[in-house]
Amino acid sequence: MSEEAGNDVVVDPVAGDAAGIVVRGVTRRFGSAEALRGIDLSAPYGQITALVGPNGAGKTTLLLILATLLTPTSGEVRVAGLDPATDPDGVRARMGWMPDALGVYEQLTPREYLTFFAEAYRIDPAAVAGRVTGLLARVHLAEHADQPVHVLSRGQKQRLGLARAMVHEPRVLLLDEPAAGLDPRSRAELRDLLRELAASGVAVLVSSHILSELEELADRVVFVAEGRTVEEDEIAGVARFVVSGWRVRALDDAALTAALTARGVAPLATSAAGSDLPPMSETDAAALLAALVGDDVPVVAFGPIGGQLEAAYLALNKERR
Ligand SMILES: Nc1ncnc2c1ncn2[C@@H]1O[C@H](COP(=O)(O)OP(=O)(O)OP(=O)(O)O)[C@@H](O)[C@H]1O
Repeated sequence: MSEEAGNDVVVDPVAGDAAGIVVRGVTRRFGSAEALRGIDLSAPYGQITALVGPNGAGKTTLLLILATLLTPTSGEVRVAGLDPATDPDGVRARMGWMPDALGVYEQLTPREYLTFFAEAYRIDPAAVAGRVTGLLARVHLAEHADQPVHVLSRGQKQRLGLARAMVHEPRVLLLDEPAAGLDPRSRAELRDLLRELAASGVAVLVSSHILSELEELADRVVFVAEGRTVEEDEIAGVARFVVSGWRVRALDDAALTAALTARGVAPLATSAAGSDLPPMSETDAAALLAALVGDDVPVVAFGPIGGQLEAAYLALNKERR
């Protein structure tokens, strides 16, 4: 992508070669502590990129840098084509930030709260009321629009935080643990909303510890540990990390056991969730599933234990020990 220091670099999301976020070799020290030691990542427009790593890996530090709230010690950062260190106002106009805790003015209502932020972003006054009403509906808070924020549940506050991050229609959206505190239905709604935003061309970067959810949500994943990028991949690419085995469940346990025994596959454990089989390649797993179905075993579920993203996470952490 072309970069001209201090200028509003025009990047064309439709061209597909420009990323909403580009981070190269970023470090950040706090005194003698090195929170970031060399982070590389890119988050393309139109896609959801997951930022995954253990506690203390540096995710929040990185998000704060992208959100213009911290400067890196060294390295290169571009958000919507701009450098957050030299053009924080330009970045803020194009970037929405949802921190892990909603700092709210508790006495305001959601409508007042969003109106306040819309005005702070200098949205055309004639458009503010309509924009706010539309956002409240989009995050399913219309019926709570005029109650004080302090009576909202944690999940409702999360959704208000997301609406705040979207109030100026940013092209880049940063979310730190957005699903924390959300019930399953709210998580599914959040997922749909983020997919819609990505489909409209927004570059979404989301950090979360809920790997099963990221697996369904994200297109790409960046693993970080100890302040460094350890892996950057398409979600489909993490399948190669499957290490913790496969779980199969059938309506007829006896038929499943007989078919597995006949094929020399011994379950490691069996529970109500299914039979846990040893690690095997995706090709071997596909062949085993086809064989079980061919044996008329009524299989209702077959997949990697804990999900592929979790397996990749555990494998990458094991490699580091
Ligand atoms: N202001 C600070 N002063 C000193 N050290 C800091 C500061 N902020 C972060 N750190 C250190 O930097 C490292 C990375 O912290 P960070 O909060 O970015 O990790 P994280 O990946 O977000 O962790 P978690 O998953 O637990 O939220 C940690 O070792 C942390 O102690």
